[in-house]
Amino acid sequence: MSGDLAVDVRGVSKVFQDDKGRQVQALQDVSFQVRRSEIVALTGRSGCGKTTLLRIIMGLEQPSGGSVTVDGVPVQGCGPNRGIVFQNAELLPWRTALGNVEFGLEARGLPKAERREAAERAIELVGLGNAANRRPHELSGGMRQRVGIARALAIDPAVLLMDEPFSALDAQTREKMQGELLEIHQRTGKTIIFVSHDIDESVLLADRVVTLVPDPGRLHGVLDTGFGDSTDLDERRSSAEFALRRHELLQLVHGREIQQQDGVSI
Ligand SMILES: Nc1ncnc2c1ncn2[C@@H]1O[C@H](COP(=O)(O)OP(=O)(O)OP(=O)(O)O)[C@@H](O)[C@H]1O
Repeated sequence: MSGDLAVDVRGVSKVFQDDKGRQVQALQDVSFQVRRSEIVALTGRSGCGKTTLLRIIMGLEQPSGGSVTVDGVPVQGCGPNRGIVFQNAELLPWRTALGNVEFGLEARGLPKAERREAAERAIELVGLGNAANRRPHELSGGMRQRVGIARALAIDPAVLLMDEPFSALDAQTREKMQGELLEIHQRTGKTIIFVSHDIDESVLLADRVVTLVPDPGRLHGVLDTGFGDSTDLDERRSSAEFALRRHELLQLVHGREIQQQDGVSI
């Protein structure tokens, strides 16, 4: 995988101290790799360390042990090669959709004209060209989340990180956004790592699903979904692979072992 390697998570551990001074081992010796242009889901039961792991890859949290490299460069804090989308976009209410995307670029010291151009490109990419001048209160939940995605993409990161990006949306909007994410991926070829506790979403969208189990949070298995090039979600959902992978992922999430078709035990 080496030439092709985008993210290398190696032996990552994280110990937090809770309010009473007790140590909580959120992650223990987690290792996996992500290829360039791959979509990888991090899933598992509540408290297994999904968000902590994503925050460590982003550089928002320091690991207690181990390391993360992105394109061969060790992660030491946030950097422009990674963009992140949270569950709620947390937009500045006084700025327009376009203004919010531009805001993410201001810290990078780009000249105003370049900022505007990059923000417009990102807003078009997420299909919000017609709503660029609306303020957050004039946008639906799905549109606000699209602004959050545009804000992360505007800096043209190598890796897009997403923490439960669609879980606050109603079912229909979520489905639409899932399809749009695959379209954005096709158009940009970005490497995407997203956290989801939703088994169906993980299987539908990801090329591979990294499964964690809790107490302490550790890697249990990595499932290949194997949908190939089909990006049609309805087609994926009604395929025999989907039913099989969904079943396998449920087993993994519950800490059981499975055997994939190629005979590999995970
Ligand atoms: N800042 C913190 N201080 C202390 N403990 C923390 C902190 N952040 C996370 N933890 C603990 O680390 C463990 C992993 O938390 P994390 O939020 O990463 O799990 P998760 O899999 O994302 O959970 P969920 O699906 O419920 O969001 C949990 O036991 C949590 O209580």
